[in-house]
Amino acid sequence: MAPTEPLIFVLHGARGDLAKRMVLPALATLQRRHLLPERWALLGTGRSPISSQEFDELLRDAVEEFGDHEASEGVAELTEHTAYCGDVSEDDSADELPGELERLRTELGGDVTVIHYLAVPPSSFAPITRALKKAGLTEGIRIVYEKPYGTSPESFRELDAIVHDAFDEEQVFRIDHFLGKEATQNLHVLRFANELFGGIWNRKHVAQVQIDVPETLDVAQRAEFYDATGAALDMLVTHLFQVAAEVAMEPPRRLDAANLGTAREDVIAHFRPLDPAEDVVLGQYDGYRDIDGVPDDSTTDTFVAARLWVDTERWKGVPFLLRTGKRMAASAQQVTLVLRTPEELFGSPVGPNRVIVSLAGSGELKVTTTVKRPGAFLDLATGTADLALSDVEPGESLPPYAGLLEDVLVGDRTLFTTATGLASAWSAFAPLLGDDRPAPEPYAVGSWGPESADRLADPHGWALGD
Ligand SMILES: NC(=O)C1=CN([C@@H]2O[C@H](COP(=O)(O)OP(=O)(O)OC[C@H]3O[C@@H](n4cnc5c(N)ncnc54)[C@H](OP(=O)(O)O)[C@@H]3O)[C@@H](O)[C@H]2O)C=CC1
Ligand SMILES: O=C1O[C@H](COP(=O)(O)O)[C@@H](O)[C@H](O)[C@H]1O
Repeated sequence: MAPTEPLIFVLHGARGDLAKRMVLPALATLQRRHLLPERWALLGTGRSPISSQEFDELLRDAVEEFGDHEASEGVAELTEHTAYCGDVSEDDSADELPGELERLRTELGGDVTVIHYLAVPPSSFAPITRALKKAGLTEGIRIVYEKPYGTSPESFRELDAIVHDAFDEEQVFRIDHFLGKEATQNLHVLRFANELFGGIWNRKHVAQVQIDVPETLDVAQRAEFYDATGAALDMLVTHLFQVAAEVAMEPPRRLDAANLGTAREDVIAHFRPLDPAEDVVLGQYDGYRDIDGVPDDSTTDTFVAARLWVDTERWKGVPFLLRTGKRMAASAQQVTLVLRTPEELFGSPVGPNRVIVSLAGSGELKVTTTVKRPGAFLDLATGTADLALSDVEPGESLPPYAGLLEDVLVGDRTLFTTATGLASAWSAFAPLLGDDRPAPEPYAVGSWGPESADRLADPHGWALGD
C-alpha cells in the first residue's frame, strides 16, 4: 500500500552514478507500481545548479539506460514531480534548500514526510548532515546514508556522533543494498524453513563459505569517488561483510527487524580482525592508472580477496572467502557453501557438493551434488539442480533499491545496518588500513585477479572461475 501522506524525496548527488543506475530507476519502478503517495515531489541536489528540464532529461536517460520495463513505464509520471537545486556543500551550508523545501511543502499541502537520500561520496555525509542541522531541517525527517558509512573506525565514530547529534536513531536508515536483494533475504528462509539446509549450516558439514562478487564493470565514470575509496572499502567492509553476517548469524529469536538486526550485530562482533599478511590479497587491474582523474602512481585497490574467520562455535575453523574486483573475467554475485565430502566413493573421487545462492538479479538457488553417472557402470558425476527465484509463483520481485526505498517510505528498518554492527565491522577491517596493508598486485583485465589470491581458497579452489 502506498503511504497516503504527501512526500518530498530529496536526492543529494542526483547526477551521480548511484543516482542514475539505482535510485532514479527504483523511484520510477515504485511510481509504476503505485507505491508512492499520490502527492509527492523529487528534489535533486548537487554542488552546482542545473535546470529542472536538464534534471528531467537526466532522469529519463538514466531510466532508459538502467531501468527495467516497469521503470520505463513509470518515468513519464515521475518527471511530473521533479525539481532541482544546486546546493548543500562542504561548507556546512544549505542556502537554497530550506526555501525549496518550504515551496514544495506549500505546494503539496498536508502533513508532508521528508526523506533525504545521501547518494554522495562518504566524505560528504558529515558536511551534509551538519548543513541540515544548521538549517533546522532535521526535525521529523528520515535520512538515508549510503555505504561506506565512514572510511575507518575513527571516521565511523566521528560520523556516527555527528549523525546522532542531528537525529534520533529511528530517523536514520544506513543502506546496504545487498541486504535488500531477494536472494539475500532467501538465505534466512532457506535455512530456517528447510532442515535440508538448516541442518547442514555449520562447521560439521561446511568446509568453506565463499562470497564472490566479481565484476566486469569499469570505474571510469566515477573515478573521483572510486580512487578515493577502492574495492576493500567499497565492497568488502560493506556488502561482503554484511552478506557474511547473513550467512553466519545464529538463528534470531524471531524474523523481525529488531531480532534480525541483533543477530547480525552479534555475529559481526565475532569476526576476527583480518590478518593482512596471511589472509588478504589486493589487486589493481592493468590500465587503471590511465583513467582520467586517476593519479599515475595510484595504489588504490580494484580487487580484494580476503579469508575471514568467524569465531563462533558454529563456524570455528571454517574460512569465509570473500572476493570482489572490477574488470574481472565475469560478473556474478554468488554465495557458495562448499560441503564436506568423503574423499572417495566406489573408488572414485567425490564432489564438489555445494549449496549455491546467486544474489544477482532476482536470485537463484542451486544445489550441486555428486550423482551416479547415467549408464551401465557405477561411476560418479556431478549434477546441479537449479531454482530461479523469479519462477516462484505468485510473486513479483522488486529490485533491491526499490524494495529498500519502499521500506524507508513505510519506516521499516529490518534490512538496514546498525551502528553497533558497523562498529564491529570496522574493528575487523581495521588492520587493512594500517601499515600492514599489502601492496596491490597487478592483474590483467578479463582475468580472475592476481594469481596469489587462489591460495586463499585452497584446497577446494574458488567455485567461480574453476
Ligand atoms: N555507483 C554505485 O554502483 C553504487 C554507489 N554506492 C554509494 O553511493 C555513493 C555515491 O557513489 P557514486 O554515485 O558512485 O559516486 P559519484 O561520484 O558518481 O556521484 C556522487 C555525486 O555526489 C555529488 N558530490 C560529490 N562530491 C560532493 C560533495 N562534496 N558534496 C555534495 N555532493 C557531492 C556529485 O554531484 P555534483 O557533481 O552534481 O555535485 C556526484 O555526482 C557512495 O557512497 C557509494 O559508495 C552504493 C551502491 C552502488
Ligand atoms: O555498492 C556498490 O555496488 C555495486 C554492485 O552492486 P549491484 O548489485 O548493482 O551489482 C558496485 O558495482 C559498486 O562499485 C559499489 O559501490
